[in-house]
Amino acid sequence: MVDAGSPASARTNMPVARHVLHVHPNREVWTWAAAVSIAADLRRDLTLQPRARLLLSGGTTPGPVYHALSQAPLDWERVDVGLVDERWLLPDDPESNAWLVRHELLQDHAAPAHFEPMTQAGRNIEGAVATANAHARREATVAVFGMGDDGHTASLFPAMNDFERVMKSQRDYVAIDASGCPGAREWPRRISLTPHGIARIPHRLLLLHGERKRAVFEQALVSGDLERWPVLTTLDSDHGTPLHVHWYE
Ligand SMILES: O=C(O)[C@H](O)[C@@H](O)[C@H](O)[C@H](O)COP(=O)(O)O
Repeated sequence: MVDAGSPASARTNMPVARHVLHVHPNREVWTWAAAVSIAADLRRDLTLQPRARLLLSGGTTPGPVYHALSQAPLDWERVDVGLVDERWLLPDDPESNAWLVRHELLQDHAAPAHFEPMTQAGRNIEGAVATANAHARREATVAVFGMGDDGHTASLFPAMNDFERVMKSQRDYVAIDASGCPGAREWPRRISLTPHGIARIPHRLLLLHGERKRAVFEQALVSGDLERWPVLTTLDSDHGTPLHVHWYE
């Protein structure tokens, strides 16, 4: 699918797709299609360079994909796994994104992967952000995003405090104060990739499930208003690569 307001490619004058929508008939096909696509990106990078880097989101949607990916026969010892965002919770908290990644992905074949949780006992939020930015010096291969019904992605929420500063930041990760944003639920303190950090990632997947989310995403595309729909940040890439949206009903 090529969306309307796409920039034209200089060479061909054809519109460059900013996203490709993959519609899957059911959860099983969606799960395996997304897992196979991520594994292929990692495998390609592992043939070209010593290590590959995978960034993952939390939430209720991606668990089955992470579980399927854990069964991919890759050289996982050469894969670094980081987070797109994290709630200000320790990794052993079942509500943390680190907990989800550990329990769904870092099992079976993927157990030897090197995981970089963002939070650690005794580390303050500035220290955690600095460590995340140090890890981000190495470009990620592929990242998995989710989207809330309010149009947030990662921990970029509409109407959050310091929205302008976060959106214009030239750092990959920043601390987030999403107090008053219902989408942040009971965890307003967070760490998130910025739009700058997102644009550096060549392969980006957005995992969506259900009619409601598809409608929200389409509303965001039509509106084009990044402030109202931060999920639109996943469309932008320094590499000129489209966002791959995987959806099932
Ligand atoms: O920490 C988080 O909350 C997530 O990383 C967040 O960005 C998530 O991807 C969306 O909120 C979608 O969540 P659901 O999959 O639960 O709808």
